[in-house]
Amino acid sequence: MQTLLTSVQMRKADEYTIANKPIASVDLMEQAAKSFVKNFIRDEPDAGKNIAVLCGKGNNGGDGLAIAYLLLGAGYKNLKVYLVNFSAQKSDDYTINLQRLEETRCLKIKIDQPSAFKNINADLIIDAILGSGLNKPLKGDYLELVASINQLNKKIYAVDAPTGFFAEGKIPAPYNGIKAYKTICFQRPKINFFFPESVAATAHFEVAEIGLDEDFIQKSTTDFYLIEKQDVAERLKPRKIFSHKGTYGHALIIAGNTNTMGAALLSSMACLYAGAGLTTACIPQSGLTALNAVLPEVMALPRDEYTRIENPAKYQSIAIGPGLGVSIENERLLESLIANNIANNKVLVIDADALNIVSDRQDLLDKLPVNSILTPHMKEFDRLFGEHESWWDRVETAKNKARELKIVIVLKNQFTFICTPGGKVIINPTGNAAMAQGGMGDILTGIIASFAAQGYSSEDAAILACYIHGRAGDDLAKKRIVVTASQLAKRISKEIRALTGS
Ligand SMILES: NC(=O)C1=CN([C@@H]2O[C@H](COP(=O)(O)OP(=O)(O)OC[C@H]3O[C@@H](n4cnc5c(N)ncnc54)[C@H](OP(=O)(O)O)[C@@H]3O)[C@@H](O)[C@H]2O)[C@@H](O)CC1
Ligand SMILES: Nc1ncnc2c1ncn2[C@@H]1O[C@H](COP(=O)(O)OP(=O)(O)O)[C@@H](O)[C@H]1O
Repeated sequence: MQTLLTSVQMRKADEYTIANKPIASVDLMEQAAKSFVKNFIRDEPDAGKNIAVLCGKGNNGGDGLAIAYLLLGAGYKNLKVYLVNFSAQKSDDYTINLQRLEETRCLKIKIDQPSAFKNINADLIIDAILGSGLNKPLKGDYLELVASINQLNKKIYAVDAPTGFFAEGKIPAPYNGIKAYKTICFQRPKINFFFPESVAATAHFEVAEIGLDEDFIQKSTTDFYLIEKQDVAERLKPRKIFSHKGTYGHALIIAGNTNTMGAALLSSMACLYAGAGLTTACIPQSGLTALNAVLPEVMALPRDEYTRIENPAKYQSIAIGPGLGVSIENERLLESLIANNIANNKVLVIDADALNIVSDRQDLLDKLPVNSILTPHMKEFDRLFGEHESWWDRVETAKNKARELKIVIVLKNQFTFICTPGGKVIINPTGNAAMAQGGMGDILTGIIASFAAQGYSSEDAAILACYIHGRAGDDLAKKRIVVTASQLAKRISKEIRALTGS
Protein backbone atom coordinates (compact mmCIF):
# COMPACT_ATOMS: atom_id res chain seq x y z
CA MET A 1 0.00 0.00 0.00
CA GLN A 2 1.34 3.41 -0.83
CA THR A 3 1.80 5.82 2.04
CA LEU A 4 0.36 9.27 1.31
CA LEU A 5 2.34 12.07 2.88
CA THR A 6 1.78 15.70 3.77
CA SER A 7 3.74 18.48 2.04
CA VAL A 8 6.04 18.81 5.03
CA GLN A 9 6.76 15.08 4.96
CA MET A 10 7.36 15.20 1.20
CA ARG A 11 9.90 17.98 1.75
CA LYS A 12 11.64 15.71 4.26
CA ALA A 13 11.67 12.99 1.61
CA ASP A 14 13.30 15.49 -0.81
CA GLU A 15 15.92 16.32 1.79
CA TYR A 16 16.53 12.71 2.68
CA THR A 17 16.95 11.74 -0.97
CA ILE A 18 19.34 14.64 -1.60
CA ALA A 19 21.44 13.66 1.41
CA ASN A 20 21.39 9.90 1.01
CA LYS A 21 21.08 8.99 -2.62
CA PRO A 22 23.07 11.23 -2.93
CA ILE A 23 21.83 13.64 -5.56
CA ALA A 24 22.17 17.41 -5.88
CA SER A 25 18.98 19.33 -5.22
CA VAL A 26 19.11 20.87 -8.69
CA ASP A 27 19.45 17.42 -10.25
CA LEU A 28 16.38 16.24 -8.37
CA MET A 29 14.58 19.24 -9.77
CA GLU A 30 15.80 18.26 -13.23
CA GLN A 31 14.39 14.77 -12.73
CA ALA A 32 11.07 16.25 -11.67
CA ALA A 33 11.02 18.51 -14.72
CA LYS A 34 11.86 15.60 -17.03
CA SER A 35 9.05 13.52 -15.60
CA PHE A 36 6.61 16.37 -16.03
CA VAL A 37 7.74 17.00 -19.59
CA LYS A 38 7.42 13.34 -20.55
CA ASN A 39 3.78 13.26 -19.46
CA PHE A 40 3.06 16.70 -20.89
CA ILE A 41 4.42 15.79 -24.34
CA ARG A 42 2.34 12.61 -24.31
CA ASP A 43 -0.76 14.74 -23.71
CA GLU A 44 0.20 17.69 -25.89
CA PRO A 45 2.28 16.39 -28.79
CA ASP A 46 1.67 19.47 -30.95
CA ALA A 47 4.95 21.39 -30.53
CA GLY A 48 3.55 24.34 -32.47
CA LYS A 49 1.18 25.43 -29.70
CA ASN A 50 1.66 28.70 -27.86
CA ILE A 51 2.63 27.87 -24.33
CA ALA A 52 2.90 30.25 -21.37
CA VAL A 53 4.97 28.96 -18.47
CA LEU A 54 4.32 30.92 -15.29
CA CYS A 55 7.06 30.65 -12.71
CA GLY A 56 7.17 31.81 -9.10
CA LYS A 57 10.52 32.23 -7.36
CA GLY A 58 10.57 29.13 -5.19
CA ASN A 59 11.32 25.55 -6.19
CA ASN A 60 8.00 25.21 -7.96
CA GLY A 61 9.09 28.12 -10.16
CA GLY A 62 12.47 26.40 -10.51
CA ASP A 63 10.64 23.36 -11.87
CA GLY A 64 8.81 25.64 -14.29
CA LEU A 65 12.08 27.05 -15.62
CA ALA A 66 13.58 23.59 -16.05
CA ILE A 67 10.39 22.45 -17.79
CA ALA A 68 10.57 25.43 -20.17
CA TYR A 69 14.18 24.60 -20.98
CA LEU A 70 13.36 20.97 -21.70
CA LEU A 71 10.30 21.81 -23.78
CA LEU A 72 12.35 24.22 -25.88
CA GLY A 73 14.85 21.44 -26.41
CA ALA A 74 12.00 19.17 -27.48
CA GLY A 75 11.00 21.64 -30.19
CA TYR A 76 8.24 23.60 -28.44
CA LYS A 77 9.40 26.91 -29.90
CA ASN A 78 6.34 29.06 -29.25
CA LEU A 79 6.97 29.13 -25.57
CA LYS A 80 7.14 32.15 -23.29
CA VAL A 81 8.20 32.22 -19.68
CA TYR A 82 6.49 34.62 -17.30
CA LEU A 83 8.54 35.37 -14.19
CA VAL A 84 6.18 36.21 -11.38
CA ASN A 85 8.08 38.74 -9.35
CA PHE A 86 5.92 39.29 -6.29
CA SER A 87 8.32 37.96 -3.66
CA ALA A 88 11.80 39.18 -2.83
CA GLN A 89 13.21 35.75 -2.00
CA LYS A 90 14.18 33.19 -4.58
CA SER A 91 15.39 29.64 -4.18
CA ASP A 92 18.90 28.57 -5.19
CA ASP A 93 17.64 26.07 -7.72
CA TYR A 94 15.37 28.70 -9.23
CA THR A 95 18.44 30.91 -9.75
CA ILE A 96 20.45 28.09 -11.34
CA ASN A 97 17.63 27.22 -13.75
CA LEU A 98 17.07 30.87 -14.62
CA GLN A 99 20.76 31.23 -15.52
CA ARG A 100 20.51 28.18 -17.75
CA LEU A 101 17.48 29.60 -19.49
CA GLU A 102 19.31 32.93 -20.02
CA GLU A 103 21.61 31.03 -22.36
CA THR A 104 18.72 30.20 -24.67
CA ARG A 105 16.63 32.46 -26.86
CA CYS A 106 13.58 31.82 -24.73
CA LEU A 107 11.36 34.84 -24.35
CA LYS A 108 11.07 35.84 -20.68
CA ILE A 109 8.60 38.38 -19.40
CA LYS A 110 8.68 39.76 -15.85
CA ILE A 111 5.34 40.11 -14.12
CA ASP A 112 5.71 42.81 -11.48
CA GLN A 113 2.00 43.35 -11.09
CA PRO A 114 -1.03 41.17 -11.82
CA SER A 115 -2.33 43.43 -14.59
CA ALA A 116 0.79 42.60 -16.63
CA PHE A 117 -0.70 39.20 -17.39
CA LYS A 118 -3.68 40.04 -19.52
CA ASN A 119 -4.56 39.33 -23.13
CA ILE A 120 -1.78 36.85 -23.49
CA ASN A 121 -1.67 34.77 -26.61
CA ALA A 122 -1.39 31.22 -25.29
CA ASP A 123 -3.10 27.96 -26.12
CA LEU A 124 -1.80 26.32 -22.98
CA ILE A 125 -0.59 27.49 -19.60
CA ILE A 126 1.85 25.71 -17.34
CA ASP A 127 1.35 26.82 -13.74
CA ALA A 128 4.56 26.76 -11.70
CA ILE A 129 3.88 29.79 -9.51
CA LEU A 130 3.45 28.11 -6.13
CA GLY A 131 3.44 24.39 -5.40
CA SER A 132 3.64 22.40 -2.22
CA GLY A 133 5.32 25.31 -0.44
CA LEU A 134 1.94 27.01 -0.07
CA ASN A 135 1.66 27.85 3.61
CA LYS A 136 -1.04 30.54 3.69
CA PRO A 137 -4.10 31.38 1.62
CA LEU A 138 -3.54 33.43 -1.51
CA LYS A 139 -4.07 37.16 -1.19
CA GLY A 140 -3.01 40.45 -2.75
CA ASP A 141 -1.08 40.26 -6.01
CA TYR A 142 -1.04 36.46 -6.10
CA LEU A 143 -4.80 36.28 -5.71
CA GLU A 144 -5.37 38.91 -8.37
CA LEU A 145 -3.01 37.21 -10.80
CA VAL A 146 -4.58 33.80 -10.26
CA ALA A 147 -8.07 35.24 -10.82
CA SER A 148 -7.01 36.81 -14.11
CA ILE A 149 -5.33 33.56 -15.24
CA ASN A 150 -8.51 31.61 -14.47
CA GLN A 151 -10.57 34.16 -16.38
CA LEU A 152 -8.63 33.39 -19.54
CA ASN A 153 -10.26 29.96 -19.58
CA LYS A 154 -7.17 28.27 -20.98
CA LYS A 155 -6.14 24.70 -20.57
CA ILE A 156 -3.82 24.78 -17.56
CA TYR A 157 -1.32 22.11 -16.54
CA ALA A 158 -0.18 22.54 -12.95
CA VAL A 159 3.27 21.49 -11.80
CA ASP A 160 3.02 19.36 -8.65
CA ALA A 161 0.03 21.32 -7.26
CA PRO A 162 -2.18 24.09 -8.64
CA THR A 163 -1.15 27.47 -7.21
CA GLY A 164 -3.26 28.10 -4.12
CA PHE A 165 -4.23 24.47 -3.52
CA PHE A 166 -3.54 23.08 -0.06
CA ALA A 167 -2.28 19.53 -0.43
CA GLU A 168 -3.88 18.37 2.80
CA GLY A 169 -6.34 19.68 5.37
CA LYS A 170 -9.72 21.24 4.79
CA ILE A 171 -9.97 22.77 1.31
CA PRO A 172 -11.24 26.32 1.85
CA ALA A 173 -14.50 27.10 0.06
CA PRO A 174 -14.85 28.85 -2.28
CA TYR A 175 -11.59 27.71 -3.81
CA ASN A 176 -9.61 30.68 -5.10
CA GLY A 177 -6.50 29.10 -6.58
CA ILE A 178 -5.57 28.07 -10.12
CA LYS A 179 -8.21 25.93 -11.81
CA ALA A 180 -6.14 23.40 -13.66
CA TYR A 181 -7.17 20.97 -16.34
CA LYS A 182 -4.54 18.56 -15.10
CA THR A 183 -1.97 18.43 -12.33
CA ILE A 184 1.14 16.37 -12.82
CA CYS A 185 2.40 15.88 -9.28
CA PHE A 186 5.60 14.37 -8.05
CA GLN A 187 6.08 10.89 -6.60
CA ARG A 188 2.82 10.76 -4.64
CA PRO A 189 -0.66 12.17 -5.17
CA LYS A 190 -1.58 14.97 -2.80
CA ILE A 191 -3.93 13.66 -0.10
CA ASN A 192 -6.51 16.28 -1.00
CA PHE A 193 -6.79 15.05 -4.60
CA PHE A 194 -9.00 12.27 -3.24
CA PHE A 195 -11.49 14.71 -1.76
CA PRO A 196 -14.36 15.84 -4.01
CA GLU A 197 -13.70 19.53 -3.34
CA SER A 198 -10.38 19.22 -5.20
CA VAL A 199 -12.21 19.06 -8.51
CA ALA A 200 -12.41 22.86 -8.37
CA ALA A 201 -8.61 22.95 -8.42
CA THR A 202 -7.85 20.22 -10.92
CA ALA A 203 -10.11 18.21 -13.17
CA HIS A 204 -7.50 15.46 -13.46
CA PHE A 205 -4.30 14.49 -11.72
CA GLU A 206 -1.53 12.06 -12.37
CA VAL A 207 1.62 11.11 -10.58
CA ALA A 208 5.10 11.27 -12.07
CA GLU A 209 7.92 9.31 -10.49
CA ILE A 210 10.95 11.56 -9.76
CA GLY A 211 13.28 9.19 -7.93
CA LEU A 212 12.68 10.15 -4.30
CA ASP A 213 13.72 7.57 -1.73
CA GLU A 214 10.77 5.14 -1.68
CA ASP A 215 11.98 3.37 1.43
CA PHE A 216 11.94 6.64 3.36
CA ILE A 217 8.50 7.51 2.04
CA GLN A 218 7.03 4.10 2.81
CA LYS A 219 8.40 4.19 6.37
CA SER A 220 7.00 7.65 7.09
CA THR A 221 4.23 7.77 9.66
CA THR A 222 0.88 8.58 8.15
CA ASP A 223 -2.83 7.88 8.54
CA PHE A 224 -3.41 7.83 4.77
CA TYR A 225 -2.76 4.91 2.46
CA LEU A 226 -3.59 4.18 -1.15
CA ILE A 227 -4.51 0.67 -2.30
CA GLU A 228 -2.41 -0.70 -5.15
CA LYS A 229 -3.20 -3.66 -7.37
CA GLN A 230 -0.42 -5.63 -5.74
CA ASP A 231 -2.05 -5.28 -2.29
CA VAL A 232 -5.16 -6.94 -3.62
CA ALA A 233 -3.30 -9.67 -5.47
CA GLU A 234 -1.31 -10.47 -2.32
CA ARG A 235 -4.41 -10.68 -0.15
CA LEU A 236 -6.52 -12.83 -2.44
CA LYS A 237 -6.29 -16.51 -1.61
CA PRO A 238 -6.56 -18.87 -4.56
CA ARG A 239 -9.27 -21.52 -4.39
CA LYS A 240 -7.82 -24.75 -3.11
CA ILE A 241 -7.69 -28.22 -4.55
CA PHE A 242 -10.12 -30.59 -2.77
CA SER A 243 -12.10 -27.64 -1.52
CA HIS A 244 -15.90 -27.68 -1.45
CA LYS A 245 -18.69 -25.21 -0.80
CA GLY A 246 -18.14 -25.46 2.93
CA THR A 247 -14.59 -24.17 2.49
CA TYR A 248 -15.77 -20.76 1.30
CA GLY A 249 -18.24 -19.86 3.98
CA HIS A 250 -21.91 -19.13 4.23
CA ALA A 251 -23.15 -15.54 3.86
CA LEU A 252 -26.57 -14.33 4.88
CA ILE A 253 -27.96 -11.28 3.11
CA ILE A 254 -30.91 -9.68 4.91
CA ALA A 255 -32.34 -7.33 2.36
CA GLY A 256 -35.23 -6.38 0.10
CA ASN A 257 -38.79 -5.26 0.59
CA THR A 258 -41.89 -5.28 -1.56
CA ASN A 259 -40.73 -2.48 -3.83
CA THR A 260 -37.01 -2.92 -3.37
CA MET A 261 -36.50 -6.62 -3.97
CA GLY A 262 -33.89 -5.76 -6.59
CA ALA A 263 -31.50 -4.62 -3.88
CA ALA A 264 -31.64 -8.07 -2.27
CA LEU A 265 -31.14 -9.77 -5.63
CA LEU A 266 -28.17 -7.55 -6.50
CA SER A 267 -26.43 -8.04 -3.16
CA SER A 268 -26.98 -11.79 -3.28
CA MET A 269 -25.78 -11.96 -6.86
CA ALA A 270 -22.59 -10.07 -5.98
CA CYS A 271 -22.06 -12.35 -3.00
CA LEU A 272 -22.30 -15.40 -5.28
CA TYR A 273 -19.96 -14.04 -7.92
CA ALA A 274 -17.40 -12.98 -5.32
CA GLY A 275 -17.09 -16.61 -4.34
CA ALA A 276 -18.96 -17.37 -1.09
CA GLY A 277 -19.56 -21.12 -0.77
CA LEU A 278 -23.20 -20.62 0.17
CA THR A 279 -25.44 -17.58 0.03
CA THR A 280 -28.80 -17.28 1.75
CA ALA A 281 -31.07 -14.32 1.12
CA CYS A 282 -33.43 -13.35 3.89
CA ILE A 283 -36.23 -11.67 1.97
CA PRO A 284 -39.97 -11.14 2.27
CA GLN A 285 -42.23 -13.92 1.04
CA SER A 286 -43.24 -11.77 -1.93
CA GLY A 287 -39.71 -11.96 -3.37
CA LEU A 288 -39.33 -15.73 -3.39
CA THR A 289 -40.41 -16.27 -6.99
CA ALA A 290 -38.05 -13.58 -8.20
CA LEU A 291 -35.16 -14.99 -6.20
CA ASN A 292 -35.72 -18.54 -7.42
CA ALA A 293 -36.09 -17.39 -11.00
CA VAL A 294 -33.10 -15.04 -11.08
CA LEU A 295 -30.66 -16.61 -8.65
CA PRO A 296 -31.35 -20.33 -8.34
CA GLU A 297 -28.04 -20.83 -6.52
CA VAL A 298 -29.15 -18.65 -3.60
CA MET A 299 -31.13 -20.16 -0.75
CA ALA A 300 -34.06 -18.30 0.72
CA LEU A 301 -34.99 -17.52 4.26
CA PRO A 302 -38.46 -15.96 4.07
CA ARG A 303 -38.82 -12.95 6.33
CA ASP A 304 -41.90 -11.62 8.09
CA GLU A 305 -42.41 -9.25 10.95
CA TYR A 306 -41.59 -11.95 13.51
CA THR A 307 -38.39 -13.15 11.90
CA ARG A 308 -35.38 -13.60 14.14
CA ILE A 309 -32.34 -15.30 12.68
CA GLU A 310 -32.23 -18.69 14.32
CA ASN A 311 -28.79 -20.10 14.72
CA PRO A 312 -26.89 -17.10 13.33
CA ALA A 313 -23.66 -18.89 14.17
CA LYS A 314 -23.99 -20.99 11.01
CA TYR A 315 -23.26 -17.92 8.90
CA GLN A 316 -19.71 -16.63 8.69
CA SER A 317 -20.97 -13.21 7.70
CA ILE A 318 -24.29 -11.41 7.82
CA ALA A 319 -25.08 -8.34 5.74
CA ILE A 320 -28.18 -6.35 6.53
CA GLY A 321 -29.75 -3.32 4.93
CA PRO A 322 -30.01 -3.10 1.11
CA GLY A 323 -33.62 -2.24 0.25
CA LEU A 324 -34.65 -3.43 3.70
CA GLY A 325 -36.98 -0.60 4.71
CA VAL A 326 -37.06 1.15 8.04
CA SER A 327 -39.60 -0.37 10.43
CA ILE A 328 -39.88 -1.38 14.03
CA GLU A 329 -39.62 -5.06 13.02
CA ASN A 330 -36.41 -4.47 11.12
CA GLU A 331 -35.08 -2.47 14.05
CA ARG A 332 -35.72 -5.43 16.34
CA LEU A 333 -34.13 -7.80 13.85
CA LEU A 334 -31.01 -5.65 13.66
CA GLU A 335 -30.89 -5.34 17.43
CA SER A 336 -31.06 -9.10 17.86
CA LEU A 337 -28.30 -9.58 15.30
CA ILE A 338 -26.05 -7.12 17.03
CA ALA A 339 -26.54 -8.94 20.31
CA ASN A 340 -26.02 -12.35 18.65
CA ASN A 341 -23.02 -11.40 16.63
CA ILE A 342 -21.23 -10.13 19.69
CA ALA A 343 -21.65 -13.59 21.14
CA ASN A 344 -20.66 -15.36 17.93
CA ASN A 345 -17.87 -13.08 16.81
CA LYS A 346 -19.07 -13.14 13.19
CA VAL A 347 -18.76 -10.28 10.73
CA LEU A 348 -21.78 -8.03 10.49
CA VAL A 349 -22.06 -5.73 7.47
CA ILE A 350 -24.46 -2.84 7.98
CA ASP A 351 -25.66 -0.92 4.93
CA ALA A 352 -28.44 1.33 3.64
CA ASP A 353 -31.66 1.10 5.71
CA ALA A 354 -29.89 -0.74 8.50
CA LEU A 355 -27.64 2.33 8.76
CA ASN A 356 -30.70 4.54 8.81
CA ILE A 357 -32.09 2.47 11.67
CA VAL A 358 -28.84 2.92 13.58
CA SER A 359 -29.01 6.68 12.94
CA ASP A 360 -32.22 6.79 14.97
CA ARG A 361 -30.91 4.33 17.52
CA GLN A 362 -27.52 5.76 18.39
CA ASP A 363 -27.32 3.44 21.39
CA LEU A 364 -26.78 0.57 18.92
CA LEU A 365 -23.54 2.13 17.72
CA ASP A 366 -21.82 1.44 21.01
CA LYS A 367 -23.08 -2.13 20.96
CA LEU A 368 -21.74 -3.01 17.51
CA PRO A 369 -19.60 -6.13 17.53
CA VAL A 370 -15.90 -5.42 17.10
CA ASN A 371 -14.94 -5.50 13.41
CA SER A 372 -18.44 -4.82 12.15
CA ILE A 373 -18.39 -3.10 8.77
CA LEU A 374 -20.48 0.02 8.10
CA THR A 375 -20.84 1.05 4.46
CA PRO A 376 -22.42 4.52 4.35
CA HIS A 377 -22.46 6.92 1.46
CA MET A 378 -22.12 10.59 2.36
CA LYS A 379 -25.74 11.16 3.34
CA GLU A 380 -26.00 7.99 5.38
CA PHE A 381 -22.74 8.92 7.08
CA ASP A 382 -23.96 12.38 8.04
CA ARG A 383 -27.25 10.93 9.29
CA LEU A 384 -25.22 8.64 11.53
CA PHE A 385 -22.59 11.02 12.79
CA GLY A 386 -23.91 14.54 12.12
CA GLU A 387 -23.63 17.03 9.26
CA HIS A 388 -20.16 17.83 7.94
CA GLU A 389 -19.14 20.95 6.08
CA SER A 390 -16.24 19.39 4.27
CA TRP A 391 -15.03 15.99 3.21
CA TRP A 392 -11.85 16.46 5.21
CA ASP A 393 -13.95 16.82 8.39
CA ARG A 394 -16.13 13.88 7.38
CA VAL A 395 -13.14 11.59 6.90
CA GLU A 396 -11.66 12.78 10.21
CA THR A 397 -14.91 11.78 11.94
CA ALA A 398 -14.92 8.42 10.12
CA LYS A 399 -11.34 7.79 11.19
CA ASN A 400 -12.07 8.65 14.82
CA LYS A 401 -15.33 6.67 14.96
CA ALA A 402 -13.75 3.58 13.40
CA ARG A 403 -11.03 3.70 16.02
CA GLU A 404 -13.34 4.48 18.92
CA LEU A 405 -15.96 1.81 18.04
CA LYS A 406 -13.36 -0.70 16.79
CA ILE A 407 -15.19 -1.13 13.51
CA VAL A 408 -14.45 -0.67 9.81
CA ILE A 409 -16.19 2.27 8.14
CA VAL A 410 -16.39 2.20 4.36
CA LEU A 411 -17.24 5.79 3.45
CA LYS A 412 -18.30 5.52 -0.18
CA ASN A 413 -17.58 8.03 -2.92
CA GLN A 414 -15.67 8.37 -6.18
CA PHE A 415 -12.66 7.49 -4.03
CA THR A 416 -13.89 5.40 -1.13
CA PHE A 417 -12.27 5.84 2.30
CA ILE A 418 -11.87 2.66 4.33
CA CYS A 419 -11.33 3.62 7.96
CA THR A 420 -9.98 0.89 10.20
CA PRO A 421 -10.03 0.21 13.94
CA GLY A 422 -6.28 0.86 13.89
CA GLY A 423 -6.84 4.46 12.75
CA LYS A 424 -5.83 4.06 9.11
CA VAL A 425 -7.62 5.76 6.24
CA ILE A 426 -7.19 3.49 3.25
CA ILE A 427 -8.19 5.08 -0.04
CA ASN A 428 -9.51 3.03 -2.93
CA PRO A 429 -8.38 4.38 -6.32
CA THR A 430 -10.66 2.33 -8.57
CA GLY A 431 -14.13 3.22 -9.86
CA ASN A 432 -15.56 5.83 -12.16
CA ALA A 433 -18.61 7.93 -12.99
CA ALA A 434 -20.14 5.23 -15.21
CA MET A 435 -20.87 3.45 -11.93
CA ALA A 436 -23.03 6.28 -10.63
CA GLN A 437 -26.32 4.40 -10.81
CA GLY A 438 -28.67 2.87 -8.25
CA GLY A 439 -27.81 -0.56 -6.94
CA MET A 440 -24.04 -0.12 -7.04
CA GLY A 441 -23.78 0.04 -3.27
CA ASP A 442 -25.87 -3.13 -2.93
CA ILE A 443 -23.27 -4.90 -5.03
CA LEU A 444 -20.45 -3.64 -2.81
CA THR A 445 -22.22 -4.94 0.27
CA GLY A 446 -22.66 -8.35 -1.33
CA ILE A 447 -18.97 -8.54 -2.20
CA ILE A 448 -17.89 -7.52 1.30
CA ALA A 449 -20.19 -10.13 2.87
CA SER A 450 -18.81 -12.73 0.48
CA PHE A 451 -15.19 -12.06 1.35
CA ALA A 452 -15.97 -11.93 5.06
CA ALA A 453 -17.73 -15.31 4.75
CA GLN A 454 -14.63 -16.70 3.05
CA GLY A 455 -12.58 -15.90 6.12
CA TYR A 456 -10.95 -12.62 5.22
CA SER A 457 -10.66 -10.12 8.07
CA SER A 458 -13.10 -7.21 8.01
CA GLU A 459 -10.35 -4.83 6.92
CA ASP A 460 -9.22 -7.10 4.10
CA ALA A 461 -12.79 -7.86 3.02
CA ALA A 462 -13.42 -4.11 2.68
CA ILE A 463 -10.14 -3.48 0.85
CA LEU A 464 -10.66 -6.35 -1.58
CA ALA A 465 -14.31 -5.57 -2.19
CA CYS A 466 -13.83 -1.85 -2.86
CA TYR A 467 -10.91 -2.37 -5.18
CA ILE A 468 -12.51 -5.21 -7.15
CA HIS A 469 -15.87 -3.43 -7.33
CA GLY A 470 -14.21 -0.32 -8.78
CA ARG A 471 -11.93 -2.23 -11.08
CA ALA A 472 -14.81 -4.20 -12.53
CA GLY A 473 -16.51 -0.85 -13.11
CA ASP A 474 -13.38 0.56 -14.76
CA ASP A 475 -13.02 -2.38 -17.10
CA LEU A 476 -16.68 -2.31 -18.06
CA ALA A 477 -16.62 1.47 -18.56
CA LYS A 478 -13.97 1.18 -21.28
CA LYS A 479 -16.80 0.48 -23.70
CA ARG A 480 -19.81 2.00 -21.97
CA ILE A 481 -21.11 5.31 -20.69
CA VAL A 482 -22.90 3.59 -17.84
CA VAL A 483 -22.29 0.35 -16.03
CA THR A 484 -25.33 -1.23 -14.44
CA ALA A 485 -25.18 -2.99 -11.10
CA SER A 486 -26.12 -6.34 -12.67
CA GLN A 487 -23.40 -6.02 -15.29
CA LEU A 488 -20.90 -5.28 -12.57
CA ALA A 489 -21.97 -8.22 -10.42
CA LYS A 490 -21.43 -10.61 -13.31
CA ARG A 491 -17.94 -9.24 -13.88
CA ILE A 492 -16.67 -9.75 -10.31
CA SER A 493 -15.57 -13.34 -10.72
CA LYS A 494 -13.52 -12.49 -13.80
CA GLU A 495 -11.81 -9.61 -12.00
CA ILE A 496 -10.86 -11.82 -9.07
CA ARG A 497 -9.48 -14.38 -11.45
CA ALA A 498 -7.41 -11.77 -13.25
CA LEU A 499 -6.05 -10.45 -9.96
CA THR A 500 -5.11 -13.83 -8.53
CA GLY A 501 -3.55 -14.84 -11.81
CA SER A 502 -4.81 -18.37 -11.25
N1 LIG B 1 14.44 19.47 -4.08
C1 LIG B 1 13.19 19.80 -3.88
O1 LIG B 1 12.85 20.30 -2.81
C2 LIG B 1 12.21 19.57 -4.93
C3 LIG B 1 11.07 20.36 -4.98
N2 LIG B 1 10.27 20.32 -6.03
C4 LIG B 1 9.32 21.39 -6.29
O2 LIG B 1 9.36 22.31 -5.22
C5 LIG B 1 8.04 22.72 -4.90
C6 LIG B 1 8.03 23.27 -3.53
O3 LIG B 1 8.93 24.35 -3.54
P1 LIG B 1 9.08 25.39 -2.37
O4 LIG B 1 9.17 24.65 -1.08
O5 LIG B 1 10.22 26.27 -2.71
O6 LIG B 1 7.72 26.17 -2.39
P2 LIG B 1 6.87 26.87 -3.55
O7 LIG B 1 5.63 26.13 -3.70
O8 LIG B 1 7.69 27.09 -4.77
O9 LIG B 1 6.56 28.27 -2.85
C7 LIG B 1 7.61 29.22 -2.67
C8 LIG B 1 7.40 30.07 -1.47
O10 LIG B 1 6.22 30.85 -1.61
C9 LIG B 1 5.82 31.33 -0.34
N3 LIG B 1 4.37 31.20 -0.20
C10 LIG B 1 3.65 30.17 0.31
N4 LIG B 1 2.35 30.41 0.27
C11 LIG B 1 2.22 31.65 -0.29
C12 LIG B 1 1.11 32.47 -0.59
N5 LIG B 1 -0.15 32.06 -0.34
N6 LIG B 1 1.35 33.67 -1.14
C13 LIG B 1 2.60 34.06 -1.39
N7 LIG B 1 3.70 33.33 -1.13
C14 LIG B 1 3.50 32.14 -0.58
C15 LIG B 1 6.54 30.50 0.69
O11 LIG B 1 7.56 31.29 1.24
P3 LIG B 1 7.32 32.16 2.58
O12 LIG B 1 6.28 33.17 2.26
O13 LIG B 1 6.89 31.21 3.65
O14 LIG B 1 8.65 32.78 2.86
C16 LIG B 1 7.15 29.37 -0.18
O15 LIG B 1 8.33 28.84 0.35
C17 LIG B 1 7.22 21.51 -5.16
O16 LIG B 1 5.86 21.81 -5.33
C18 LIG B 1 7.86 20.98 -6.42
O17 LIG B 1 7.33 21.68 -7.54
C19 LIG B 1 10.59 19.39 -7.09
O18 LIG B 1 11.46 20.09 -7.95
C20 LIG B 1 11.26 18.15 -6.59
C21 LIG B 1 12.50 18.49 -5.91
N1 LIG C 1 -18.44 8.39 -9.76
C1 LIG C 1 -18.13 7.26 -9.11
N2 LIG C 1 -16.86 6.84 -9.08
C2 LIG C 1 -16.52 5.73 -8.41
N3 LIG C 1 -17.39 4.96 -7.73
C3 LIG C 1 -18.66 5.34 -7.72
C4 LIG C 1 -19.11 6.49 -8.41
N4 LIG C 1 -20.44 6.60 -8.20
C5 LIG C 1 -20.80 5.57 -7.43
N5 LIG C 1 -19.74 4.79 -7.14
C6 LIG C 1 -19.71 3.62 -6.27
O1 LIG C 1 -20.97 2.99 -6.30
C7 LIG C 1 -21.43 2.71 -4.97
C8 LIG C 1 -22.70 3.52 -4.71
O2 LIG C 1 -23.21 3.20 -3.46
P1 LIG C 1 -24.64 3.68 -2.96
O3 LIG C 1 -24.74 5.15 -3.09
O4 LIG C 1 -24.86 3.08 -1.62
O5 LIG C 1 -25.56 3.01 -4.06
P2 LIG C 1 -26.99 2.33 -3.96
O6 LIG C 1 -27.62 2.81 -2.70
O7 LIG C 1 -27.73 2.80 -5.17
O8 LIG C 1 -26.76 0.87 -4.00
C9 LIG C 1 -20.28 3.06 -4.04
O9 LIG C 1 -19.48 1.93 -3.80
C10 LIG C 1 -19.49 4.10 -4.82
O10 LIG C 1 -18.14 4.12 -4.46
